[in-house]
Amino acid sequence: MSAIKHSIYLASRSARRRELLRQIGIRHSVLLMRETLTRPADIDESPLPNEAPADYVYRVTHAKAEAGWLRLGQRNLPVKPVLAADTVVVLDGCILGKPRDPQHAKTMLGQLSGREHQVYSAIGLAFQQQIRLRLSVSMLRFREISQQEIDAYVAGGEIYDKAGAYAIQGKAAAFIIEMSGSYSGVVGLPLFETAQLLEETGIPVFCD
Ligand SMILES: Cc1cn([C@H]2C[C@H](O)[C@@H](COP(=O)(O)OP(=O)(O)OP(=O)(O)O)O2)c(=O)[nH]c1=O
Repeated sequence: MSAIKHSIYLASRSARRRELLRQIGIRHSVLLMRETLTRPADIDESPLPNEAPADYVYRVTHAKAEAGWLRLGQRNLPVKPVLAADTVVVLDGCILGKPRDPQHAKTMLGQLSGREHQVYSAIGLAFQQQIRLRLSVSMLRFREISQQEIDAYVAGGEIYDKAGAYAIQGKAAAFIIEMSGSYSGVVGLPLFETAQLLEETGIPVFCD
């Protein structure tokens, strides 16, 4: 069956997730979830007390995928699988989400300096009353970063909308001594796991 016949919705505002999905040739349209006026599908992304990182990303991803699926019905859109994802940085078991402001970003980068941390990226695919979830966990080690470098990095503007206040796909690559796991997972959409979920749902990544 031709790939043209298969397409999905991506329930995400992230241009990077769109780009990653394009990389493996998956036709998709973006399902915008967070209208500024009504915000009906807005999801509470605050971690619960003592919530483990894996539980957190699974919970938020499930909520994003479910909200996307419900949105199809509300808008009478054609039924297709809905893909959603969530990414956090984890340092000493604590979740670092997106920085609130430049000062918060500086604090996060200071905490990551010279240390090892993990990036947890969950994905969820909602289709026909079922939401399948997968998790990718990567390990990264940063070199020591001076205060001057942190200030310059934050002023460069890459921090916004990035878990842990850094972008591996940007200048922060120069901080990373080593990494194991999934590069695409760190950027926000683990492609190995995404391809697995799609194939399980009948959407082949490799086809004639
Ligand atoms: C660590 C890291 C994170 N990130 C990004 C991936 C995610 O988009 C973002 C974490 O925020 P998320 O809440 O996972 O996603 P989002 O709000 O950007 O988009 P959505 O609409 O799908 O909820 O951080 C990078 O781009 N590069 C990195 O190196």
